[in-house]
Amino acid sequence: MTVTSRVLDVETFVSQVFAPSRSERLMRARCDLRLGLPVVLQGPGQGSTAPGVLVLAVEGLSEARHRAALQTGGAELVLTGARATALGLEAGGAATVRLSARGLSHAQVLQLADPLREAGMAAPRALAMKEGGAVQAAGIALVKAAQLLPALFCVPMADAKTVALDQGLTVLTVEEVQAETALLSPHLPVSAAALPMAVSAAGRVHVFRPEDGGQEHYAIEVGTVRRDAPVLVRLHSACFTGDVLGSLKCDCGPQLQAAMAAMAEAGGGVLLYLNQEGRGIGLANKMRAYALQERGLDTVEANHHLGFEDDERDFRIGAALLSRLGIGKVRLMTNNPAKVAMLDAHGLHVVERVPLVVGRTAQNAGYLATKARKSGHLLP
Ligand SMILES: Nc1nc2c(ncn2[C@@H]2O[C@H](COP(=O)(O)OP(=O)(O)OP(=O)(O)O)[C@@H](O)[C@H]2O)c(=O)[nH]1
Ligand SMILES: [Zn+2]
Repeated sequence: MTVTSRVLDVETFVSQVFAPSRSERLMRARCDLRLGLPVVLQGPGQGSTAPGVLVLAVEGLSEARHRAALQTGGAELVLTGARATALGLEAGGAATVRLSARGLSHAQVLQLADPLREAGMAAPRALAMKEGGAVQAAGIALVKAAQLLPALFCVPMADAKTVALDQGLTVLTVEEVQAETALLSPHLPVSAAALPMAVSAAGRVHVFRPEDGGQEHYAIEVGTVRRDAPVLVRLHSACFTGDVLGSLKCDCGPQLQAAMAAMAEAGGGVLLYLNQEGRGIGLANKMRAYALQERGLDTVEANHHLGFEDDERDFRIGAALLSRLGIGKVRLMTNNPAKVAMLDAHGLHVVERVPLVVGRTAQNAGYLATKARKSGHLLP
């Protein structure tokens, strides 16, 4: 008797430890949405017995799943307020809006979500629209974190949790999504090694990995970093097109090179290379934004037409990595006052903002002017 109950206790303990944590289920949800699988979201304040909503990303929504969702009768399309406004709908400042999906074909749903597919679409003004709530906001936060277009197909279901259990779907409560989004996952050092570089034979690369399985980020020591004096620092957001391809559409590549050269010249500095491509929307969405820019939109308008904010980056990551590296006082190379404000707000002392104005081209003049006019960049 005693032996049996001990065995059961151990089994229970082991199975509980193996169960995915909240942040692990969130990462699963992001992967599921990228695969085109539904995730079940349970409404706020109603506990685990609350009726759930099956949430699917519109990007990757299969015709079969679209058809099945419509059969339930209550399916809705959820867009951000920015996307609804770009479509000419009166969103009235709402963060998210809900449209009945009844009668919307699969092609129409994709067109409403994606401005690059809009051509030939009938004016959507007639669509009845409601303001979204906490469930819709949580779903949009998940698809944004999955770097998909910010648009959802939602299917309210009384027995969503049972369906989820039967079919092996991921279940999250809205509170869990909110808590996880508010929290910055700890970034742990994974590996580091010396790296001689063209600008400096002395250098070291550190790789950091967030505990929630998200994007890894890199810290590069250029030269010898002395922590007893303010450190020359650059927080650089990844720009595949500028950093690797030498794009003339932005100033990222020359900024990266100039920052590293200045660090070598000063004897030492730290470059944080943050994988926040396209101001946090990912490369696929950035290329969508570029395609919209070919049609005449500026960099901010293009983000809005896709349904994003101007800037979706989480600047807290930079502060967290600098603290982990034991750096407290910085001379920050940037033209973006939001980066200075964020470091200040997270306990770092920015003793000086070092302007980084390089790489102007005929092709990026409009982009830089928009950043100065709309995003507060300090450009002479
Ligand atoms: N969405 C979007 N992202 C862009 C566009 N052009 C460049 N980017 C991204 O913008 C970011 C620029 O990053 P940074 O140079 O570190 O930041 P910044 O806000 O310009 O500030 P500083 O360079 O420090 O003055 C990178 O993630 C680029 O990939 C664009 O037209 N649309
Ligand atoms: Zn760039």
